[in-house]
Amino acid sequence: MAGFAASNSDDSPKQFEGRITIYVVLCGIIAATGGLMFGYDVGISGGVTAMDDFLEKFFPSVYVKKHEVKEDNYCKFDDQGLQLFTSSLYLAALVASFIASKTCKSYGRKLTMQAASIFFLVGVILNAAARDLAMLIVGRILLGVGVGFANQAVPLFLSEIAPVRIRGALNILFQLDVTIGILVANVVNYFTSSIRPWGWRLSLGLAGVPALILCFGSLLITETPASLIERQKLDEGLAVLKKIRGTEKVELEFNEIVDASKIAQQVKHPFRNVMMRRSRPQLVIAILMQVFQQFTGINAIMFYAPVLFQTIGFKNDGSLLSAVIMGLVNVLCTVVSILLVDRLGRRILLLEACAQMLISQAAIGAVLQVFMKANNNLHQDVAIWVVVLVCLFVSSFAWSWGPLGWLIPSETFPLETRTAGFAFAVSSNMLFTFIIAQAFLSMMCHMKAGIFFFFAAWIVAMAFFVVFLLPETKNVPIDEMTERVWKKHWYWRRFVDHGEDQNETRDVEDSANRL
Ligand SMILES: OC[C@H]1O[C@](O)(CO)[C@@H](O)[C@@H]1O
Repeated sequence: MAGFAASNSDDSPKQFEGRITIYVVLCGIIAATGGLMFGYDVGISGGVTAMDDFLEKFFPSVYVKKHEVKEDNYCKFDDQGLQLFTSSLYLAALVASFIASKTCKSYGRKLTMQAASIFFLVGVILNAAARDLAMLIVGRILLGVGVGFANQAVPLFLSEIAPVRIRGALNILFQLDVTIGILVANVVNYFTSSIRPWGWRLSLGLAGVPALILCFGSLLITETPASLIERQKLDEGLAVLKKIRGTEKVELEFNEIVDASKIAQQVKHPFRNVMMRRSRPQLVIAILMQVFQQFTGINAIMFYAPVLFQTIGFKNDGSLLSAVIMGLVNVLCTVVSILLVDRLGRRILLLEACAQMLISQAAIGAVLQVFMKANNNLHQDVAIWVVVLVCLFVSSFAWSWGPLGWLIPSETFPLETRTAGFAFAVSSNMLFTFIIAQAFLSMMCHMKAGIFFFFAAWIVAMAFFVVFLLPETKNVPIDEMTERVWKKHWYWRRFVDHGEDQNETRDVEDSANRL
C-alpha cells in the first residue's frame, strides 16, 4: 500500500529548533475552547427538543404527536420546523465561515476568535430569553455565525502555533473541546429536564459559559507567527516564534514562514487560487473529509441521541442518561486520538475506524430491523445492546474522522490558500451537518432501520478514499507539504507537477509587477 501513501524519502520531521513550551500548550488549550461552543450546541439541541415544556411552547403539534399512543414511533419527531431549530445554526455558520476566512487573513486568527465569542454570546441571550419561534431562530442564527467564525479560526490557529511533532495532538484539542461540549450539554439536559417549566432556558443559556471563556481567554493568547508575518509584522512574528518555541534559534522556521508568506502576498485572490488545478488535491481532500465525516452518521446520533433512545423505548431519563454515557465515550476516545495521531499517523486511525464503524452501523440497523418490526418499542435488553453498539460506533469516530476532519484540512493547504481553502472545509462540514440535521428525522421516519445501512454504505466509500487518495501527513512541516506530500503522491502529483495554471501564473505575475 506504500505506493498509495505519500512516500517520503525522509520520514523524520525537519529539525526546527525549540521545545514544547508551556505557553504554546496554554495558548492551544485556550483557543480550543472555541470547540466547546460548537460542541455544547450540538449536544444541547437534541435534549431540548425532547423536553415537553419546550415542545409545548414552540412546537405544539409535535408535542401532541409525541404523546399520541398510536403514532408510529419512528415519526414522532418528524417536523420541519423542529428540524429547522437545530439546523438553522449550521446554515448561518456555513455563510459565516467564508466571511471569517477573510477576517482571519486580514485581521488575524485571534481577532476572528474574539468576534466569534461575541456573536455567540448575543445569540445565547436571545435564545435563553426567547418568547416566540422567531426570537429562537434569530438567536440560533447568531450562534451559527459564532460557530462559523470559531471553527474557521481555531483549527488554523492550533496547526500554525504547534511544533511539528505534536501538531496532530495540539490540533485535536479543538475536537476534544467539541466532545466535552457535547458531554456537558447532555449532562446539563439531564438535570434541567426536571426543572419545569423553564429548564430548557437554562440549557440554552448555559451556552454562554464557553463563549465567555473564549472571550476572556483569547485576550491572553498570542497571534500565530504565520498570520503576523503574512500581515507584514515581521518583527512581531519573529518575537512570537521565539516565545512559543522557547528559544532564540528559530531562523530556519522563521525563514520558511517568510518564504511562504512572500508567495501568499502575491496571491491577491485566494478564493480564485483555491479553485485552480494545483490546489485540487487539498481542496478535494478538505471537502471530502468533511462530507465523509458527516456521512458516517455521527450527527444523526449526536443531535438526536435522546430522541433516538426514546424511539427505541427508553423513558425520558433513561434516554438522556444513555446520551451522557455516549458523550463520555466520545471524550475519552478523542483523548486516545491525541495520544496516537502523531505516532501511528492519520491513515491507520481512519482505516481502523472505517472497519469498526461499518460493523457497528450495520449491526444497529440489523437489530432495529429485526426487533422493531414486530414491536414498536424495543425490549429493554435489546435497547441496551443498541446503546452498546452506538458507543462502539462513537468510540471509533472519536479517534479518527471526528478530529482528523479538522486536522487534515488545516495542515495541508499552503499559506497562500490556507484560510480560503479551510473555509471550504468548515462550510462543507456545516452544509452536511445541516443536511443531516434537517433530514435525519424525516429519513428515520421513512427509511426506518434502513437509515443505518445507508450510513454503512458511505463508510465503505470512505475506506476506499483513504486507501487510494489520502496521503499521510504525520511529521511533515506544514509549509513543506507540496514538496514532501503532494509531489510524491501517485495520483495527486499530476496536479502539482504540471499544474502551472495559466491564469494563476498571470495572477501572481500581475501582482508581482504591481509591487
Ligand atoms: O463528536 C462529534 C462531533 O464532532 C463533529 O463531527 C465535529 O468534528 C460534529 O459534527 C459532531 O457533532
